[in-house]
Amino acid sequence: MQVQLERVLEQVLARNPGEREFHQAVTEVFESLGPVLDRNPHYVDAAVLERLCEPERQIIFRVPWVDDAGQVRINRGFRVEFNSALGPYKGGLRFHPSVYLGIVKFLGFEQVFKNSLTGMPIGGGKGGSDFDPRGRSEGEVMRFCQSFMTELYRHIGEYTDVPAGDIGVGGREIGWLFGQYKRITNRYESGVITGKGVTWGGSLVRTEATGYGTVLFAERMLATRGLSFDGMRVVVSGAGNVAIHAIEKAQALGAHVVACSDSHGYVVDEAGIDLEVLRQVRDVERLPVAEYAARRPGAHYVPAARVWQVDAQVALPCATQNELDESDAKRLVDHGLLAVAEGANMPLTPEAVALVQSAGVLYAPGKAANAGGVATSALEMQQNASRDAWSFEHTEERLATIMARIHDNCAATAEEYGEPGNYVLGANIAGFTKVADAMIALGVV
Ligand SMILES: NC(=O)C1=CN([C@@H]2O[C@H](COP(=O)(O)OP(=O)(O)OC[C@H]3O[C@@H](n4cnc5c(N)ncnc54)[C@H](O)[C@@H]3O)[C@@H](O)[C@H]2O)C=CC1
Ligand SMILES: O=C(O)CCC(=O)C(=O)O
Repeated sequence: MQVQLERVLEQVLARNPGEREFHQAVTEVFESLGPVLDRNPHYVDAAVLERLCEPERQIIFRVPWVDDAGQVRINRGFRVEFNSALGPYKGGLRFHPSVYLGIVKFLGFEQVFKNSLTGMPIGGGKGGSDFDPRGRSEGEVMRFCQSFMTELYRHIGEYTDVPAGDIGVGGREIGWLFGQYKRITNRYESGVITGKGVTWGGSLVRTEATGYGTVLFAERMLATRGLSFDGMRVVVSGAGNVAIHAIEKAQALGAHVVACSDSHGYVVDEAGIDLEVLRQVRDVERLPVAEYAARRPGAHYVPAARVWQVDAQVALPCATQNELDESDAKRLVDHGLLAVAEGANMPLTPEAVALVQSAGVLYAPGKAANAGGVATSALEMQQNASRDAWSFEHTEERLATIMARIHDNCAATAEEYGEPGNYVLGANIAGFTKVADAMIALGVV
C-alpha cells in the first residue's frame, strides 16, 4: 500500500502547485495511513484517498469595501467546503494578510479529521480572507465583514456549511457577519454560524473551549506518565483567544505559566502571567503584548524573537502554523521539555515534530488537542436546534468528556497499530477511518 500512498501523494502535490501548507498537512496524514490501508484495501479500491484530498467545493470571491478615507479596497475571500460525509461543513474563518488558497486548504483538510475525532456529526471546511484587521477602525472591520457575508451567505446554512471564528475573527466579527446574514436572508437562522454572543444564540464555554480543551487533553496525556500540570513550568505562544484560555486553564490546574507572545515578540513574567493585565491589553485595548510588560513590574519584553527561547516543561503553541521549528524544538528538548500540546493548527514544522517524538516528549497534534473548540461549536448547534441554552457547568462537563474521549481514542488507536504513545498516528488513523467508512457508505459522490 506504500506505493499507492506515494502515487496519490505525488498526484496531490502536482495537482495543487505552490500550496506549501496544504502539501505539508496531506504529507503528514499520509505518513500515518500505511497500516490502516494494509488492513483495509477497500479504501484504496474506492479511491478514498484521492477523494479526501479533493475538496468538494472551493469558493473564491471578491470582497470590495470602502475604508475610512473613502478609498475602495479589494480583498479576496475564500470558503473551501472540504468534506461533508459526516455532516455539514464546519470550520472557522481566518482574516490575516497571509491567507491564500494553500492555507485555507490545509486548514480545511485538518478540519475534516479533527471534526471526525470529536464524534459529532460535522464535516470539514474552512475559509477566510487576506484582509488585515490590524490598524483598521471598527467601522472598517464591520464594513468588511458585511461585504464578505454579502457573497458568503449564498453558500452557507444550518444544514450546508456552518462557519465560525479563527485568527482575526472573534465574537465581534461573528456578530457583524451574522447580522448581515440575518439582514440579507430575513431569517434568524442561529445554526448558520457559531461563536455567537451568549445573549443571541451563542453557547457558554465556546469562547474558552479551544484553550481549555487543549489543556484538558494535555492533562490526560501527562497523566499517562504519572505527571500533572501542578507546579509545571509552561510557555504559551500567542496572546489571542486560544492562548488566553489555555493560560487560564493551565493556571487553574496549578501550572506556572511564564511567557506568551504575539507576532512582534514575546513577554516573560517569572511571577506568572497576570491574566487580568493580559486581557485588558489584548482583548479590551487590542494592543501588542509589549504593553503587558510595560504595565507589569518584573515582566520583560523581547522584540522580534520567538517565545521558544524561554525554557518550558510544557509548551502550548497557540498562535499559528509552523511557528516552532527544529531549532526551537532542539533548544526546548535540551532544556527539559516534557510535553507539547498544539492549541494552534500545525504549529510545529515536520522536522520539529520528528525531533520531539524521537526525544520521547509527549506530543499532541492540533487536530486532536484543539478539537474542543469545534466540538463546542457543535454543542452550540445542538442548543440552537433545540432552542435551548445550557449552563456553563453542563457545557464544560460535556467539553471535558469529549476531550477525554478524543484522547483515549487516539491513544487506543496508536496502541492497536503497534505504536503506543504516538498520538499523531492515533489521531490520523482514528480520524480517517470514520470519514472513510462514511464516504464508502454514501457511494461515489
Ligand atoms: N479560535 C478557535 O476556536 C480555534 C483556533 N485554532 C487555532 O488557534 C490558533 C490561534 O487562533 P485564535 O486564538 O483563535 O486567534 P486570535 O486571532 O485570537 O489570536 C492569534 C494570536 O496569534 C498571534 N500570532 C499570529 N501570528 C503569530 C506569529 N507568527 N508569531 C507569534 N504570534 C503570532 C497573534 O498575535 C495573536 O495573539 C490558530 O492557529 C487557529 O487556527 C484552532 C482551533 C480552534
Ligand atoms: O468552531 C468551529 O467551527 C471552527 C474551529 C476551527 O476553526 C478550528 O478548529 O480550527
